[in-house]
Amino acid sequence: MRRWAAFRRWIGIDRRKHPGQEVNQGSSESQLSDSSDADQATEAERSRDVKIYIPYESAELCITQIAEDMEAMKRRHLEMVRELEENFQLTARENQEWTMQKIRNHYQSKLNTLRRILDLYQEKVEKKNAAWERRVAALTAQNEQLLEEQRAERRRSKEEALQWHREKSKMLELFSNRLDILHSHQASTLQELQMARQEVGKVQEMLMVSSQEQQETAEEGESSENKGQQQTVDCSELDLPLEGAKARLEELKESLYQREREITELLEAEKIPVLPVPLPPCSVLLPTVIHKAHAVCSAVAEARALLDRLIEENQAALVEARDKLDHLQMAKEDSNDREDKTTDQERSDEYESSLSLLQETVREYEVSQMALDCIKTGESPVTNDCDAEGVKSVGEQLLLLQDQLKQIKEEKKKVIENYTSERTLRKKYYNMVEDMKGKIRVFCRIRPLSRNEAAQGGAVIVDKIDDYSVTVETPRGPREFQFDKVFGAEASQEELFDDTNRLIQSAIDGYNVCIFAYGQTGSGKTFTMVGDKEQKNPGIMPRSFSAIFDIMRENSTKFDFKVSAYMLELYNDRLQDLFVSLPGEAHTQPQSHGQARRVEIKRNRKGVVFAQGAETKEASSAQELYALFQQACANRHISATKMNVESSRSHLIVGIMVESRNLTNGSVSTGKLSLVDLAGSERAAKTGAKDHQLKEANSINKSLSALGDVISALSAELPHVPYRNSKLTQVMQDSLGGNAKTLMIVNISPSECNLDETLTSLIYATRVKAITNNAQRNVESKEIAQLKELIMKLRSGQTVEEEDV
Ligand SMILES: Nc1ncnc2c1ncn2[C@@H]1O[C@H](COP(=O)(O)OP(=O)(O)OP(=O)(O)O)[C@@H](O)[C@H]1O
Repeated sequence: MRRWAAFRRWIGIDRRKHPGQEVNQGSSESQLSDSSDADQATEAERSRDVKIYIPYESAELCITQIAEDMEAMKRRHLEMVRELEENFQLTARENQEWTMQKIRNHYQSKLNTLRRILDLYQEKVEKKNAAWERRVAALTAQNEQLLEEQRAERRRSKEEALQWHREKSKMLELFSNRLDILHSHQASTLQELQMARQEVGKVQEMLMVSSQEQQETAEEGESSENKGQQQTVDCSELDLPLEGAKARLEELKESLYQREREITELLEAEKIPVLPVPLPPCSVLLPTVIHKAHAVCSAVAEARALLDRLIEENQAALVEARDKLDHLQMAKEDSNDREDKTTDQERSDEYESSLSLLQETVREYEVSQMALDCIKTGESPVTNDCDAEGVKSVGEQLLLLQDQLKQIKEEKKKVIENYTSERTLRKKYYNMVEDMKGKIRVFCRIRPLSRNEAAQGGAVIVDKIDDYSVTVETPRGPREFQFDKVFGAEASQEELFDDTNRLIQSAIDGYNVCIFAYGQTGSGKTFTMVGDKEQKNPGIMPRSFSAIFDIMRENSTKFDFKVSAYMLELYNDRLQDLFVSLPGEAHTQPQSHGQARRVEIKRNRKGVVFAQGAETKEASSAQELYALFQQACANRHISATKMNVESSRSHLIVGIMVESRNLTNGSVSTGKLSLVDLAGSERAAKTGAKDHQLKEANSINKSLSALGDVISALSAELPHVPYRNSKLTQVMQDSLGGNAKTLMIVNISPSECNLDETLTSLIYATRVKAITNNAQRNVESKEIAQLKELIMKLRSGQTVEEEDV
């Protein structure tokens, strides 16, 4: 209304005064005033006084004019709006550039500081490395020396043991000979004793007969004197057998003495130590001999009597010898006091030799005494004399050697422990430095021998030396490979995941992370990434799902998280969205999502790969994410081959995006965790692939060979990397030589039957280790995040409020 009044004023019409002359009146806003209501009132008063009359044609003209003016005004207005918009966009862009510049400068300075720190750190680590290397070399040398000493000690002990063995055999032989002699002597003595007894009996009979005859003769003695002469003759005749008997008795006595001497000699020989043999077996043999001699003495009364007599005689001889020795010693002392220096030496020598002889004799009697006592009592002697000293000293030596050996072993153990801990520490720091540099981490996992391989009789040729090294027995000798970690056949899924967990945190922190399994068919990639069929041993994928949500829960007071995922399969060089099941495919899928869209791999400005055309689903819990995963797995291409009853015939790619908004400063970071279970490389002849399986195998091998080319180019630092040769390499572009933190798990079989494939996989993995990535956090400040939101709104045609800007 205000505008209409102004128009009327402008053309000078007062319709209220001329109601019959009503015309189509236009309005113009060129003269729109911003005057107040009071001004308008005075203006209205004035216009009421001015009376202008215009003809209809003029009014029409005027209105046309006004219409044109309005049209021009409208154009002008639109131009102004456009100008304003352009200005706004320019300012926004300038603002953005300025902010970006500031951020860039800020991060550049941070990067420089970090680089300086890294250089310093590297320098320190290198110094430490050098020190450690020196220490390890010294320890190795010491270890070598100790080993050498140990070997020498072992040789010596072996030789001594051999020597002891020889001596023992000799002694055994000696003792058994002596025992044989003793037995035969005892047998003959017994025989002779029996004969002697018979003879004595005969002699006694003869004596009895002769005494009877003597008695009869004495009774008849007094009968006649004439017969006297005759009697004397008879008596002398009667004495003859008595004389014979006496002679025979003497003979027997002599023979008995002879036997006695022989036995004494034998015993003497027994008691003389043949050799001062320092042998422990003596202590075993001696009691046996004594026991046997004691048994003989107990069984044969004569031998017992003989032994008693021998003991008495020996004691007497011993006392006599000791007396003589005492006298000689006293005499020597006396002569020492009396003799002059010249004759002293001769005398002293004489005394010395006599003394040593006597000492020897005393000693012999003592030993005899001991032996005889032992035979009598049947108890073994206490080995504390000089014969036993040898044994004792050898025993002591043996103990000493054992002690030394124990000590050496302990030292060796310590050295090895030190060496291992130093090596582990060194590797840890090395890993940290490599991690900082952005090197791709490579783990090696050896799976257990499968039933098939065991049935084929293939030997185990792969061995984990330590946590970082693995050797493969090849026909040309063992080949060693080094990795960031080696997991043996006994390693559990938990152990493997413990070393992987760090990367899940990185994905939540806004990094682009990729974990992928590589290896020949049946080497355990799916087991490592997904787990077994029953999920009794879940692999990295299901464990990651839980870990993501666990970490999110822990940080829920500081961040606001959003998790979404896409799951793809690269089958026969065609990317397929696993959330969509294709009609006509062999597998069935509980939830069908209709016709599949074309999925293409694209990269955003930061080089992060994303799947255009693939459905991305949000998940609010680990269970939900796992359910999505199961849904995807049901759509995967799996079939049985000769090498694996459940062989993956495609590459599985699971992408999990984690967006986190910092509740304190509003910054937003977006991390991506890519989990890839590659299909295994295979030889058609080995797997028995035919028809469509052969086509699958060809496609798998083609894509893996393209992956190999990319790895070779990256490790050789070639200027051109052939990422575009295969869809697989496009998918993995940001993980190999890109901006991701990457972990490769190379799975191998331990069996000899797969030697070639194992070597190829390990060589590939070694090459991958050389590749350096440039991982960067995908984080935006609050302002950038807001500006992006604004642009999105404007693009989608939404209105933008002033306070939004
Ligand atoms: N570390 C392990 N411990 C126990 N069993 C294992 C291990 N690794 C693999 N296996 C078993 O070996 C068989 C083959 O493993 P898997 O299917 O994971 O091989 P793959 O490399 O994925 O093969 P493909 O490339 O043909 O799919 C499976 O039965 C699996 O359970």
